[in-house]
Amino acid sequence: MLRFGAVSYLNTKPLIETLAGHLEGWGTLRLDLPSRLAGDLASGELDVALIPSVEYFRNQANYQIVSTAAIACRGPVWSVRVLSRVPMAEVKTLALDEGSRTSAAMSQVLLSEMHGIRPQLVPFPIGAEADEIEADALLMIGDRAMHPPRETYREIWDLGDRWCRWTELPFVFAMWVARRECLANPDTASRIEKVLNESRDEGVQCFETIAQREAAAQGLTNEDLHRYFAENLHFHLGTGELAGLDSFREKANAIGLIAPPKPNITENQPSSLPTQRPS
Ligand SMILES: C=C(O[C@@H]1C=C(C(=O)O)C=C[C@H]1O)C(=O)O
Repeated sequence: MLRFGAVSYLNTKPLIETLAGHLEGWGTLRLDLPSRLAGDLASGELDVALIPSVEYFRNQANYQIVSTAAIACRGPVWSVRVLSRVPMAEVKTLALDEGSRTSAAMSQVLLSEMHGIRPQLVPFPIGAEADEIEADALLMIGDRAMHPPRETYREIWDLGDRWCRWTELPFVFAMWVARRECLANPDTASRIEKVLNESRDEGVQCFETIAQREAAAQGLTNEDLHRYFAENLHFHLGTGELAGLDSFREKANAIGLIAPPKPNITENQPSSLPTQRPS
């Protein structure tokens, strides 16, 4: 059996509405936070997962994108926000939602490019409330980011909106990625692709049904949730989304968020070694 993992937030419901049915007899499906899915795909506990896009960049030698189904946006996304207690240009500490990997990187890219700042990072644990966290600004993603904040903030960024206006490109938060060894058999590879694409194509026909079923439990109206699926989110990796991914990779890499930092060769060396090479 192939082990599939998908994001447990509302944003993923249209991608998985019919997936379990398609997987019957050959795959299992587990729902979890994006950061945990990334860890479990990297460790081999999952074979195929909807992982944060930045994690694909970080582990590309072992990974392959297996579907055009994705969690993306072409403007305001609603569920990914930076809430700041000070003007954004003055943020010195940023609390990162522990469920996130991509928005964690994207918020740092935007703060660096737009304001030239690299705040100190602190965790924003899943079970914590924003008002318990001491930080100038907080990154919040997923269902909990969709509710009006309890505190009054100085500035609130919708990161989808900020990215799309800054780069004039779409943004891809997560995509379906498989470990390369699971794709050795071409039949398996094409079955995975077919099932994930079909599930998305079926799911995007069901916004109404999903909204009616899920909205109340999340404290949202059916109309709001329907609008989130239909207008904020975008579920297809097209050429614009691929260009957005390239730009994100470049920008995140430029500030050291993708490649592991190169060791400083003069560090940890015997003190008798010269630190400067003879000319
Ligand atoms: C739009 C969203 O995209 C998500 C953001 C992710 C991240 O920041 O790593 C990962 C997966 C997506 O679920 C959201 O969570 O609201």
